[in-house]
Amino acid sequence: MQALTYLTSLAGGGVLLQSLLPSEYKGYIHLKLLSLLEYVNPYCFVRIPEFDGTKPNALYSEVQAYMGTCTAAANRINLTRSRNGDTAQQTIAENEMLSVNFRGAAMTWTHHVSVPRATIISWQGAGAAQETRYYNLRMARRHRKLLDEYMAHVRKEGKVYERSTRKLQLYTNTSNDRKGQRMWEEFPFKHPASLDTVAMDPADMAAVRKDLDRFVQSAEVYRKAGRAHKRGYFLYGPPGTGKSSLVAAMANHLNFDLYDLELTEVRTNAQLRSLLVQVKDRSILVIEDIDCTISDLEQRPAGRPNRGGRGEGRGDGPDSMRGPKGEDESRVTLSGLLNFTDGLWSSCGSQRIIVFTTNHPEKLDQALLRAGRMDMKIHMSWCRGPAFRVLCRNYLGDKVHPDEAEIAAILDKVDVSPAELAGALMQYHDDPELAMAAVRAVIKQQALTVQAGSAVLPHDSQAGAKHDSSSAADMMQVEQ
Ligand SMILES: Nc1ncnc2c1ncn2[C@@H]1O[C@H](COP(=O)(O)OP(=O)(O)OP(=O)(O)O)[C@@H](O)[C@H]1O
Ligand SMILES: [Mg+2]
Repeated sequence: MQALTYLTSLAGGGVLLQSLLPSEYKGYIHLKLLSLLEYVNPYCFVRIPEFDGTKPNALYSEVQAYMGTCTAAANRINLTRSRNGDTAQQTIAENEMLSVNFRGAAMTWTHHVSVPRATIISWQGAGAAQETRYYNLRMARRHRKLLDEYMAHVRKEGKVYERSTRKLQLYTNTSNDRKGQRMWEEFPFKHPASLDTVAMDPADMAAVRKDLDRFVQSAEVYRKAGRAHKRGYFLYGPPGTGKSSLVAAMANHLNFDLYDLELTEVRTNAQLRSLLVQVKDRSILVIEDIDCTISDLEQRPAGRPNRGGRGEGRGDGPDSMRGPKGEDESRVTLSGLLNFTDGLWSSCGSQRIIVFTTNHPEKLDQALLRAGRMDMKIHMSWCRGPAFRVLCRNYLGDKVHPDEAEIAAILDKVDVSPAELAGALMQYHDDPELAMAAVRAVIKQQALTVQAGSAVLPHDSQAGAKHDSSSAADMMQVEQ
């Protein structure tokens, strides 16, 4: 060991050596000493720095998460909890060492944090900008062949640990950075919706569930087929039918973060691009009310954030922002958006889901919906019998109320949104009798409204009416 220390000091270039030798020999001797040192050293070392140049090193975060699974072997650990997290995350403390066994090989990790001696005063705080962090893995040279397999194991275990302790985030593009560019702002995502609580046709829900599960399990299939690992969902239907609730339920089901893109807040295709490249893997990007958004973008003068003027305004000038294909880059365009949904950019990252929602699918540019762009189109419709059962279960519990079957039959004839029924059930969730009466009142009100509307409409416009709402209104026995 002493010999090793001696050689190390020599390899580092002792002062004596430095001063005596001509410079052309110094490098040569240094290399020779290093190779001698390597020869006697039984270990190899792998360094995983926090930054790769100026970019964060994703492997560093994965190792950090993996450390949480082996802290039992450490004497000093760090405990952290995110703002909305219920569980604390563990990792080894700075400059702590731990050793784990992998296939009979000892893997020794050290978390190095070095602060420079000369403390630099910066606006971020003393020395903050200069701190270097890295993980160091030491393993016996003879086990070197296990490295790839071990690192794959580290990444996998790290991801599992991170998912088990981390809570979901909701990102929205409403904040600006210092240059006035739109950035994602992060919020804790705590929506309680699940695929079991969203009321919709059971067959449709089963198809959505199967599609989502198959998507996350098919990374290898996508890779072999040469396809980007992404999926597009198009949710359409009247207001209050559960489109946003379904998006939240999808995020919860997959444990994916949600990016709520407010397109009208984005000024240019270039800004859109910079926002979208920041979207992390295993996430859902949702653009709500896509029909309104696109018509807003089309009517917007170049470079303006939106018609209401919520954003900062000034464009960057059509000439400076003209895209490579002569496309007007000074504004966000549908083709700019589609470039991300199925162009080259879409292949950046994996396990990405994009969701568009709309109340008016008929108003949309068909380019958005063409085959292959949106993989699954889901119609969120008025609340029918089976969906009503889900709502009753959500608010009143598993016990089936005697009136449910009759109300379910009526709902097959009257178009009422799940949101309206959910409102009534919520109000009387502790009294099923009152809840059923409130539901009947909502349905009757809806039937009467439709009936009144039909009376003032000419015959032609009634031709498309799907249900006979007047008779439905008569069927309702409402206790006022
Ligand atoms: N299918 C549903 N299942 C369960 N709850 C629902 C459903 N639809 C609506 N709700 C209830 O109504 C509220 C509003 O629904 P949601 O925002 O999901 O509707 P939406 O279709 O997105 O409406 P909009 O088109 O106006 O955006 C939800 O918070 C939820 O309580
Ligand atoms: Mg919505």
